[in-house]
Amino acid sequence: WEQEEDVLRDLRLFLRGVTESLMVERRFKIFSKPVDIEEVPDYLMVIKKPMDLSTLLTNIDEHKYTTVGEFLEDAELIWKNALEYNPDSDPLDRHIRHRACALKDGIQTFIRDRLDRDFAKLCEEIKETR
Ligand SMILES: CC(=O)c1nc(NC(=O)[C@H]2CNCCN2)sc1-c1cc(O)cc(O)c1
Repeated sequence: WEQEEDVLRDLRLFLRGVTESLMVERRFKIFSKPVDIEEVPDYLMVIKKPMDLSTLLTNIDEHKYTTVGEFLEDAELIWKNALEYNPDSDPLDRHIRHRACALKDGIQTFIRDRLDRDFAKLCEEIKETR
């Protein structure tokens, strides 16, 4: 019914808010677009499910997410992939791991501070009925 579509529209606005607040940060530039396979040719051999901030936005626009939890499953791939692909003591690996951890904390703090728990519950209930 109409009210459900209103709730899901508000969810999309909230999720775009999270994603865009991260995309504007220079230190997250490497997470803003799909990994460039020319730059890292072995990437797809290591990382099974690539993800990036622009793909999150596309998924939001395509109504892929009915709950914040579904969004977080994809958002977490961005920093988990970066930690997995950059395990070495190599200075570049460390640099990217620090940014991956900053991204993880940024997402979790934004959601903790801005997401209304009752609204999140409402989205979960809509998901159950679909
Ligand atoms: C996003 C990511 O996880 C990423 N990791 C990299 N790691 C390395 O190159 C490490 C791997 N260990 C050995 C030493 N090199 S490069 C890279 C990347 C950075 C960009 O600016 C754009 C892009 O498409 C990919």
